[in-house]
Amino acid sequence: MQFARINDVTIHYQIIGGPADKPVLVFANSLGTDFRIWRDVIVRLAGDFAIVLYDKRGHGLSDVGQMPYSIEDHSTDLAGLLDFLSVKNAIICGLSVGGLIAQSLYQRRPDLVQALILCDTAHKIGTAESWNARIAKVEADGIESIVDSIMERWFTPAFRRPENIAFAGYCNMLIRQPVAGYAATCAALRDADLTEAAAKIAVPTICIVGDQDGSTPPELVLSTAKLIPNARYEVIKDAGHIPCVEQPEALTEVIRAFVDVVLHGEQA
Ligand SMILES: O=C(O)CC1=CCC(=O)O1
Repeated sequence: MQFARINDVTIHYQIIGGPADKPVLVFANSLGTDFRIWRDVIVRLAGDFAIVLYDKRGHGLSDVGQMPYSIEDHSTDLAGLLDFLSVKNAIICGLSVGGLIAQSLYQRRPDLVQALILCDTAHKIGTAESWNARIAKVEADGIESIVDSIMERWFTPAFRRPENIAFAGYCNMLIRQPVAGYAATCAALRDADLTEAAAKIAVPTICIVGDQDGSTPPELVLSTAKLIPNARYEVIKDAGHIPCVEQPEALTEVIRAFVDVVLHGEQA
């Protein structure tokens, strides 16, 4: 296991493959998850890339740290981690709040970002009312009290079968996040609006969404893609909000094709 002290927070991260001569792919995960959600994607990419995974503050094995949080706090952590690792000019793949962190990282530290893979995310996610209601619920009754409604957003009915052991595992992952870190990240989501910043993105960008995403549905992700100059847009079939878990093969193909164009240009 690898840990770094970044902005007074212990951050859990992992590097797979040396950053020496390979393009660097950085993965930022979503609310209520840790970096294990990327496993089935990275096993398909490892070898061709240096891969950086990390648990954002308040999640996984990283510290909760000082509250409140903003999206800028999260992106400052990611910038600090990449500086610590001497990574520059990476391809940043962010899922949901991880996609907001990726956009914010580009806004604040464009030297760190070669391209953006924005997965099931948007320039703005949810409303103040919906985030405040969620914060109040988890602070009063724990994350268990929202697990069923969140799973309906994360996964399709086909994945949510009771006999699917992976479904049970991802329920555990959500429930085991610290309430304080979860609620603070909900507040950061509530306060984040990257609409103006999206129009200024000037690196290759792809927006990807599961066709049954219940949190950032295809129409929302498409509206973000339309804000970002020259952004591509792809839909993953038979996936909810977390295609890296539900459709890792299809998602990896889209990522690989996009990264090929970023690194080598359009094929004739
Ligand atoms: O929990 C959800 O509703 C899904 C989600 C929204 C932002 C994020 O990171 O995950």
